[in-house]
Parts: sequence; C-alpha cells; structure tokens
Amino acid sequence: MSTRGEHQDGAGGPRGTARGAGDGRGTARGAGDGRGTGSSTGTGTGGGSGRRRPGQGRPGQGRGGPRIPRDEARLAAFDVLRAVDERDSYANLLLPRLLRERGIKGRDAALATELAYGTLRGLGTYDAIIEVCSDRAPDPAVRDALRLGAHQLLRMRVPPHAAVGTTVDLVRLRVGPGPAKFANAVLRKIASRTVEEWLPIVAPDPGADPVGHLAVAHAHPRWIVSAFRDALGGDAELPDLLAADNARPLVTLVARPGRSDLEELAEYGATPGRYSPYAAYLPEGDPGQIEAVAETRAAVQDEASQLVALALTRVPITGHPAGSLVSPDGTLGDGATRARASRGDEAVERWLDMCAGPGGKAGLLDAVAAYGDVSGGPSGFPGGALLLAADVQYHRARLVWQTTRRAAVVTADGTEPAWRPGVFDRVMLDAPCTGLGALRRRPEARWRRDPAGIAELGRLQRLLLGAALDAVRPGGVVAYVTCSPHLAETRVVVGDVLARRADAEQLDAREYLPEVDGLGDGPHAQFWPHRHGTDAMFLALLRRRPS
Ligand SMILES: C[S@@+](CC[C@H](N)C(=O)[O-])C[C@H]1O[C@@H](n2cnc3c(N)ncnc32)[C@H](O)[C@@H]1O
Repeated sequence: MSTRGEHQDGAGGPRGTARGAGDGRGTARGAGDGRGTGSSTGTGTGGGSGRRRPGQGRPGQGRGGPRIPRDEARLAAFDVLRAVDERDSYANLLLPRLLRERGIKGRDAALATELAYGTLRGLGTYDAIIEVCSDRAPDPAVRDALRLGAHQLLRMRVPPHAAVGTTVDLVRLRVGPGPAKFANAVLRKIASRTVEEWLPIVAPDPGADPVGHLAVAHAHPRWIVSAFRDALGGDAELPDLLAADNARPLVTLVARPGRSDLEELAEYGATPGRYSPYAAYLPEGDPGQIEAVAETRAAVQDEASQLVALALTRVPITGHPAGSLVSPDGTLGDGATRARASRGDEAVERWLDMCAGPGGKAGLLDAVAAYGDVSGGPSGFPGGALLLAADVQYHRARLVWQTTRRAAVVTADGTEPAWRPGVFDRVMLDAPCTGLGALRRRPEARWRRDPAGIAELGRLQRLLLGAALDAVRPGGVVAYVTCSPHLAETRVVVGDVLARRADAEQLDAREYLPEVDGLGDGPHAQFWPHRHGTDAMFLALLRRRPS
C-alpha cells in the first residue's frame, strides 16, 4: 500500500533526487564574469569555527598534512544534504539525530538547522545560479557543498569570505583538493551578485513566463507553482503563497480538551492561537520538553488540522435520536458509554477516523468524543461518542494507539472495511495525498513530489471517499480532508465521487468554521499559509442523505 503524502510526520512521498525549479531559465546574461569577491580563507563569523590563515599552506586530509578546521554545524548540514540526495533521507528526522549524536547544541545547532533546511528549500534557485557559474556539471557531493555556500552567500548574513572559505574547506575535507579549487571558483562567481541581481539572469522573464519566473525566484518546481495558481484561481496571491512556503512555520500546539488547556501551555511561553480554541503558538523551545506533550495530553498540531477535525464535530446530525448521554454532572464514564453502545443505544455517537495514523486528528477527536468541545465553540459537541481509528499500516496504527486514550484502534484498509456499512455518525477521512500543503515543514519534499503520482493517489482517494460514504449512516457526515490544495486531490475528487452518489450531498464547510475568514468561495474550505499561517489544508463536508 502506498502512503504517499502523509502530512503529519514527514513520512511518505514519491522518491527522486532534488531538481532545479522551473524548466525555462532564460539566458545567462553576463554570468560568470570572474568578478569574484570571495576568498578561500574566510575569517568572518557566521557561526562557524576556525579558519585557515593566509599562507598556511594547503590543508589535506592525510596524516602529517596541515589540518582542515572542522566546522561541525556546516558538516552536519552537508551530511544532511548528502543523505537527502543519496538515500532519500528526511531532513526533519535525520538532522535532530545528527545534532544529538555529535553533541551539537545552542547556536551551532541553530546554524546547522538554518543551513540544512534553508538550503533544501532554496535548491531550485541555487541550482540555477550554480549552473550559470560553472563550466561543467559538479559531481553530486560538490554540488551539495555549493548549494550550502550559495545559501550562505545569497540568503544569510554570512560574510562572503567566510561563506566561501568554510565551503571550500568543507569540499577539501569531504571530497578533495581538486574539487575544492573548482568550488572556490564557482563560489566567487556566485558571490559577485546578490540574489536579486542573479534572478533576472537565471530566471525566465516574468512577463513572458510568469510561472517559470516564480518557480526559480521562489524555488518551487514549476508544476507545483502551476497547481497552486489553479487552486488560488489566479496569479495575484502566488508570490505571497510561495514566500510563505519558504518561511519557517510557527510551532503550533494543541491542548486536547479535557486533558490540557492553554493555561498549562502558557507556562512554557505558548500564546493562544488565532483561530482554534485549543491552539497555542510556541515561540521557542523543544515541545517534547512540555509535560502535557510528553503525556499526550497536548501535541504539536497545525491549527488547520485542529479546525477541520472540530468542523466535523460541529455539524448537526440529522435523524439522530434525541437525548444526550452526558450525565447531569457533565461527565461520562468510559464504561457507561461502552455499555450503552454495546446494548445498541443509538444515542451514543459512533465516529470513525479512517486514515488515522499517526494520530494527530484522532488525538483531538478522541478528546472531544470523551469530553465534548469544552471551548463553548459553535454548536459544540457535548461529549459522549465512541471513536474507532484505523490505519492500513500497523506501525502508524500503533502511533494512534499511543496518542489516544479511549479510541479503539485497528490496522485496517479503508477500501476493504473491517466495519459494517452505515453504522457511523461521523467519519473523518484524512486522505493520503501529496502533502503539497505542508511544504513549509518538509524542506526537501517539494523536490521529491512527482505529478505523475497524482493520478494513482486520486484513484485511492476516490475509493476511500466512496468507502467513507458507505461507512456513514444516512444523515451522518463525512469530512474529506487533504493537506494539499491541488485541485486533482480536492475538488475534482469530491466532484467525481458526488457525481456517482445520489445518496450524498455537499455541505458548506465554511459554515462550520465561522471564526476563519478567507476560506474561498465554498462549499469546501481551503486554508492557506499566506492567509491563515496554517498548512494549505482542504476540507469538504458530505452528508449522506437521510433515507
Ligand atoms: C494524511 S495521513 C493521515 C494523518 C492523520 N489523520 C493525522 O492527523 O495524524 C494518511 C494516512 O492514511 C493511511 N492510509 C493510506 N491508505 C490507506 C487505506 N487504504 N486505508 C487506511 N489507511 C490508509 C496512511 O498510512 C497514512 O497514515
């Protein structure tokens, strides 16, 4: 089973090597004119460690040769780039491990993170500039070092002599003295212009090819820029969206209702979120150190992810027998709910999270199912539901088990249901997708995605949505969610499935998110990083018509 595009923990995604953005780069006017400013013996700051002094001779790796200074932050960033390129590693999983193993902390850790993530995000722009500054194609290891150097020269405040010097040292240490000379020459050319001066040289003319220009300028593959333009319905907001994709996202926490609250998270400096009553932004620090997070009472979760889960719980369910199971004191014991459910008591709502791994939305649904929407938000669910969470992959189902408290968790393929049809009141289908809406969090993801995979994913998405509609009872509701704004994964999938299902209708999802503006023309709701500061999450709400 393919699980491409899982958008909560960085797993998944078609593999491939990083590629330059855009395919029409225009002519290289005046590039490579030799006006270099760099030196291979930088002495500047930029967080690195020692430098070679002029006249010190050529450092070598061999015994007896002069020592090449080890710059641990840059070495770590370089090793991450190599692993991403060679082994399809995930930077957000590998870098923290490398930092831990090598004891890199504090400012050096921050520098390594900026170098690795910033370089990966900007690859398309840097590759275009490297290409016009090189008289031959660099071998992959040298190319990764040049990318690191280009990021420091063009987008960080590292003085040019330091950026060039440390990068040349790195190439000498990791690749060899010959390539170091080549790297020195290329970096000096790169350093001769600012990024704003390079763009007219390496990017297509914006008048003739606006998408190609934006692709190079904002380091996104051309097909992704086109897909975003289609989803936005025009060019006007594209530069803002692409820029937002290149900015570091806020760390957003969720205080799971009934289990934690914003007050508890505030003790760690977290401030209330903009939209979700359970969201808090953590300006700095390791979320893993927060007690509530360690105990799964809170978690890291994008605000849009929280809101789409809440929206599902806010839809009034038609045809449901009156009478709540909430006891007079507002609490509901596990045992009571389960016992009533097992007796077939229709007043216990039954919820299904069909593609639940690793459990972000299931964690919130689990808490709301037990305690209700305690924020007093729009048509807040009072509590008293049973949640079944499923994922086709055992290890991801296990993660759901670890993050939820009361949910029943199964490893099951949603297209071959392990449950009876028509028994659920609410179904969350957070479908496997390309994850194009979460590019901010996965620095290398944009270069690995492949438009060819979308058709295959689309088939799975249609099958799963059909199965979700089968699982919900007449009058019940399905949330179809993707962390991608790509039309082929969102509106087209919903439209195709609805065209074949006379028993389902689409609700206006925006009605259930009254606290959020700018969700589009409906009936679906589309979040955007540049508008909302969230991932580009899509939500469609479908009701199974009452029979
Ligand atoms: C986008 S992720 C879900 C993220 C999750 N809802 C959360 O908030 O943490 C999609 C999940 O669908 C699962 N999946 C893929 N195909 C599936 C299928 N046929 N049946 C059930 N789960 C599937 C993947 O293993 C993956 O965990």
